[in-house]
Amino acid sequence: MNRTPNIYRMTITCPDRPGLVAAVSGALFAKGANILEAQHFADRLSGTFFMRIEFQLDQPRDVLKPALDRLEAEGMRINLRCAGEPQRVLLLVSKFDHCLVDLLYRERLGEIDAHFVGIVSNHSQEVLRTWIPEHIPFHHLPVTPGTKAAQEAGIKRIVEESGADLIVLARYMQILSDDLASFLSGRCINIHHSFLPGFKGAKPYHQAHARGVKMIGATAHYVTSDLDEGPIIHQDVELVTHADLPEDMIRKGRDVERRVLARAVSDHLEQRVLIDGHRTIVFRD
Ligand SMILES: Nc1nc2c(c(=O)[nH]1)N[C@@H](CN(C=O)c1ccc(C(=O)N[C@@H](CCC(=O)O)C(=O)O)cc1)CN2
Repeated sequence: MNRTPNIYRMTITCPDRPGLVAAVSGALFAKGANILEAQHFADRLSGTFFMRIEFQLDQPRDVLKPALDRLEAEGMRINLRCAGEPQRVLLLVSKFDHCLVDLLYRERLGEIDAHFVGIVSNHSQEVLRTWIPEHIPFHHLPVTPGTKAAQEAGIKRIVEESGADLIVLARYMQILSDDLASFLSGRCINIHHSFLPGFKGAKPYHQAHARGVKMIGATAHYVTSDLDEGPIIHQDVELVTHADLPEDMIRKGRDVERRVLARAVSDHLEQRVLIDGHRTIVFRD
């Protein structure tokens, strides 16, 4: 993971046309940037071009502004971030903490480049019983059907006050309203404990057991107002047998959920994921 201050990541999205790669790489070369990694893809069905570039620039980033302004004037949507500035991440959880703890541990190991700015749960820390580092604020926001609007207003306030760049639903088991889902559009990742589109909803392992599947899985996706329908970022599976009861599937599923969410969050934070309508483009390293 590259945390050095003079490394930048840039993503570009625009209508596809000839000469885009040359235009972008030429603009960077002209300002003395050295491209370290570059990937691009043209979606022929949507006619959209996607590109990710990681480059080194041993000058202040402002030297790029005139060139990038010209590219944006030509219709490019550009997202430029310094790899040395970790993104601010807010974590939401309900009762099951395995994904939350996994992300905290991977960050401590330096596997995930994030600055965790808070943890929100609809259950108390006593119920969650998770060890939470002192430097990360814990917010207990209980919710009932009657208090959902007020509770969600509290979530919005914490997102704004913490300056969160990314919100992760690390087994947060409340359906977000259309308003909150729209407010978090493109910056909220959920881990669903099934291999979507199979077994949507709150109890996928029981559905899987009843169906007699031989594989279970997990899906990390961006959150939209349509439950479990958001653009998929990463998925993985695990074999199960006739002997596995729902509780065995829940146990085996924890490992899949942990690794799928960690991979999706890491790829998002490294700007490797671009949204293409209801789908994603993922530029893996
Ligand atoms: N707008 C969205 N909100 C949420 C999504 C989403 O895709 N869009 N994903 C869920 C997570 N999830 C499955 O991955 C999920 C969570 C909760 C439920 C559900 O039916 N919840 C019940 C309450 C359950 C409880 O209190 O234990 C409910 O909210 O009425 C289904 C799927 C997170 N939110």
